[in-house]
Amino acid sequence: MISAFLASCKANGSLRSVNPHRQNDIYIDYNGEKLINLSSNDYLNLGHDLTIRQEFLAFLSASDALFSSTSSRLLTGTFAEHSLFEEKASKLFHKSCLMFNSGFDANSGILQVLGGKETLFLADKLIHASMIDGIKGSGAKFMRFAHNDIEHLETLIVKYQEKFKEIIIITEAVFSMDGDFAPLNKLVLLKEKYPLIKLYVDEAHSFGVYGKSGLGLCCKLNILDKVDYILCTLGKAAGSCGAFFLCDAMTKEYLMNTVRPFIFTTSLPPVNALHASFMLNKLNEAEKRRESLEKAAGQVRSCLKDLGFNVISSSQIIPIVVNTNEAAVKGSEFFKEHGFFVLPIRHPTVPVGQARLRLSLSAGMDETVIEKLCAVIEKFKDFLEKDK
Ligand SMILES: Cc1ncc(COP(=O)(O)O)c(C=O)c1O
Repeated sequence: MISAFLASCKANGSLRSVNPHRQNDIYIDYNGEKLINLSSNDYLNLGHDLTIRQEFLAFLSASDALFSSTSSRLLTGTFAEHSLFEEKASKLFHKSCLMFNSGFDANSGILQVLGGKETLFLADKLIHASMIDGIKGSGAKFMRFAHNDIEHLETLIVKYQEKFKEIIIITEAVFSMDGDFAPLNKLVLLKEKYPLIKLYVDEAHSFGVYGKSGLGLCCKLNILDKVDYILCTLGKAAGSCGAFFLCDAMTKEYLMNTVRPFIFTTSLPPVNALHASFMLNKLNEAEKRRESLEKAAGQVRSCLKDLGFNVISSSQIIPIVVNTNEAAVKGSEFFKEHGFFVLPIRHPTVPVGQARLRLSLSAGMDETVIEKLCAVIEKFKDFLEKDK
């Protein structure tokens, strides 16, 4: 079974591997070459900023935060650093906050217990694997609506509302592979129209990047109080690690008593919880970085549009869909030869026939880098034409 699986991946160009690379600022060392990294989620360049790293080390040396918690949160693994983070985030969002070791743990564990027999989960077709695993593990009824299609979603609500006590709608605020926004305002309107609806929004790719202090897209749209459940990850724009979930106080208590990846795991090391709090402050001070990122992303999207590419993104995640796995691998090589590190994103991460190069921009990419990138995209267009 294992060898057949590997052979089939090799045959269809989808075999993946892990490679260690040194990274610094917007650069990555690749086989001895210094390339501009377009495959990181360090959107604000906070995670790879060595000055911030030094600042944190000085802050850390004045603290007694330990490097391991050696226990689960419910035993002796809750330290002052975890509580400090949760209190800070709770004050910012005006919701109860529960910290997790990762976004994957949070989504998969929470959704496994958030619904029961009387719940219907309605999930956007493109939500992340962590949420799908959670919903599937819950045993609750689950359907998917066409991507960002409010009409399709409402048809399902109307059809099933009599049969269920609650409907939990699940979406990402900024979609990780397409870089487009969920129609969050319209989802709030649906919730107001159908009181059995609850909204679950994953802000993995928008936390840090949008809204006041980088609190995310729900904050930017001023709908924080209308959204029941919000998941933010700390390992992307925040440049730290872990994740946190925002909900009401009763739900938090319920989750602490039921979520398996919260209960049955060693908690994040206190130094990481301290770092996460430290990075919340950095996000608050990162307004200029958010502005630069938005400007750079706008320039790259315009460049693609002008060249006739179909641009689905509205954010800093900008995919160039090239369809086949082979084309994505070739495209990735092309960008490497021209100084940019862009990994191919292939099936099964994206649907068959939608393999792509996913450009993840960073606030550290200045005007010169963005101009160089646009020039390479133009050459890439010719390369695609010739390769047809
Ligand atoms: C939309 C989305 N949610 C959740 C996760 C998981 O977050 P983490 O990397 O913290 O496990 C990811 C990871 O890429 C993601 O893209």
